Amino acid sequence: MSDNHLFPVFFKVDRLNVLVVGGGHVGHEKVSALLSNCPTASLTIVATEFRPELTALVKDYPHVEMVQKPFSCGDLFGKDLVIAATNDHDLNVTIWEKARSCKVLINVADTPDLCDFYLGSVVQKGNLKIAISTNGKSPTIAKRLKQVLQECLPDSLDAVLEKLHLIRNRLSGDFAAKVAKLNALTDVLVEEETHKH
Ligand SMILES: C[C@@]1(CC(=O)O)C2=NC(=C\c3[nH]c(c(CCC(=O)O)c3CC(=O)O)Cc3[nH]c(c(CC(=O)O)c3CCC(=O)O)/C=C3\N/C(=C\2)[C@@H](CCC(=O)O)[C@]3(C)CC(=O)O)/[C@H]1CCC(=O)O
Ligand SMILES: NC(=O)c1ccc[n+]([C@@H]2O[C@H](COP(=O)([O-])OP(=O)(O)OC[C@H]3O[C@@H](n4cnc5c(N)ncnc54)[C@H](O)[C@@H]3O)[C@@H](O)[C@H]2O)c1
Repeated sequence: MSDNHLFPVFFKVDRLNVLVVGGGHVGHEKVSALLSNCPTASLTIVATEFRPELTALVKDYPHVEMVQKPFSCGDLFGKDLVIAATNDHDLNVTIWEKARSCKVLINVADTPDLCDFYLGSVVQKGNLKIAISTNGKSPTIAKRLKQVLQECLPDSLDAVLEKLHLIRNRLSGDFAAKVAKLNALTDVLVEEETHKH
């Protein structure tokens, strides 16, 4: 079995500046993914043409700027993350070269080998978020697994998280004592597993 060496992190995209180049199907998919995770994401979308569903989507988001023009290097200025999603492969490679020279992290939608990061398929239950990667092997399986988990994880999980958060804030004692108490309280969640060993 080959391993997945991607290191997952959760970005605060409302305090990073994200550039998406391309406003077609894929631009729309990536922008939807960003906004469904973070409605206040700070986004700039540069494209020569925008699909109507993308224009309709972003109109309710005040932190999204749409700029209708061909990509130019200056678009990278001040950006932290870039997604190159045009239908022009050579242009996507040029954007990658420029981003690399500016040390801006980039996702090139048509070339996994040029990506510094991949987008994941995301399960959301209130505060709980699970990101899935298939190492780029099958985004369709990532999507299906998301649907399965979204269905089978109970909505009440979020209430459990909120309760544990309250308890966490009320605990006194040193770090080790707090960890021990939180582990004891949640032991029931893995009880069967614990008893097996
Ligand atoms: C998870 C998700 C997140 C998101 O995009 O939000 C995502 N792709 C999704 C869907 C999807 N993408 C594609 C199909 C059609 C079926 C197929 O081709 O397989 C479907 C399925 C559908 O739409 O039903 C086509 C496709 N995708 C990539 C290429 C290029 C290539 O592989 O060369 C091509 C071929 C283009 C072509 O042939 O022209 C590449 C990538 N897609 C990734 C993520 C990264 C790897 C994630 C991982 O590790 O699994 C990676 C590497 C880079 C990136 O894009 O970040 C999202 C799930 C949405 C959800 O959760 O509902
Ligand atoms: N990673 C993924 O999830 C994924 C999924 C499907 C397809 N793809 C790949 O993504 C690419 C884009 O596909 P699409 O369906 O969105 O294409 P599309 O034709 O729907 O959209 C292309 C977009 O690129 C813009 N564009 C073209 N030249 C430009 C320029 N010089 N400056 C700025 N914008 C420019 C167009 O205006 C348009 O908005 C394809 O190469 C496809 O193979 C990736």
